[in-house]
Amino acid sequence: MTDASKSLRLQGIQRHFGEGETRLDVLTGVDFAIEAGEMVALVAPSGTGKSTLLHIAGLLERPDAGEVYVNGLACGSLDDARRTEMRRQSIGFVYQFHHLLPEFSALENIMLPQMIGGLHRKEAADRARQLLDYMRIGKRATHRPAELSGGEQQRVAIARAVANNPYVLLADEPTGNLDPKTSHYVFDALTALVRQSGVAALIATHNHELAARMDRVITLEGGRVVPYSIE
Ligand SMILES: Nc1ncnc2c1ncn2[C@@H]1O[C@H](COP(=O)(O)OP(=O)(O)OP(=O)(O)O)[C@@H](O)[C@H]1O
Repeated sequence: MTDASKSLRLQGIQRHFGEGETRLDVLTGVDFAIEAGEMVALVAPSGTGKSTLLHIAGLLERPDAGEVYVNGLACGSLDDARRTEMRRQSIGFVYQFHHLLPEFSALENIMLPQMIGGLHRKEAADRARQLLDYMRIGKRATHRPAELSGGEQQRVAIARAVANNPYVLLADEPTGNLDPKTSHYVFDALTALVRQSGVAALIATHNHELAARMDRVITLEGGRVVPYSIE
């Protein structure tokens, strides 16, 4: 397997904002790769470019230079429609605040991306039920987000993110708004899903305890990705 065929690979990524005196070079040459089933923590101070990096890795933004490979496919030359398609099929997102659709049940929230992807209702429901059981919230399937606890909502959001069997999972502070005990519980569920599904996971977090439990920790220094060691 060549490096480029790893589930997620970023090569020579550069991104700046502004021009002239206000120019800010946020990413100056980001290189790294994540293998299938690997969990990598991104720990970096505020303002160093984590969101910019996640947006580029998630094909939400284009870099000024460099290439993003998702499962070996170079995404830079794809047109916007094809990038949207790749995002929907191949990349899952988990945010600090769950962004579940309030008028739909937990089950429906997980079914929707699958049905948009072309799966029939019954198959989508079966997969959603399996994921809810896996996250140990099967009994909450018919509840709407407002009727679920923060930890339960976040587990639904994680299940939704992996529902389409993506190659890549990107998470931005997925346990950021949870108490320590719940955040460990949600993190355990996330870890189990990554291992089971073989998705390549990049998880931005300020929580060093959780970061230390991942396979690898990276940070951003001067716009580049470097290894980070947690004391
Ligand atoms: N669209 C934009 N226009 C101008 N500057 C931007 C834009 N987006 C981000 N920046 C700047 O780029 C830098 C990196 O932003 P980014 O959001 O990636 O940081 P971050 O590490 O995710 O921060 P936080 O942890 O606070 O969310 C910041 O200084 C930010 O102000």
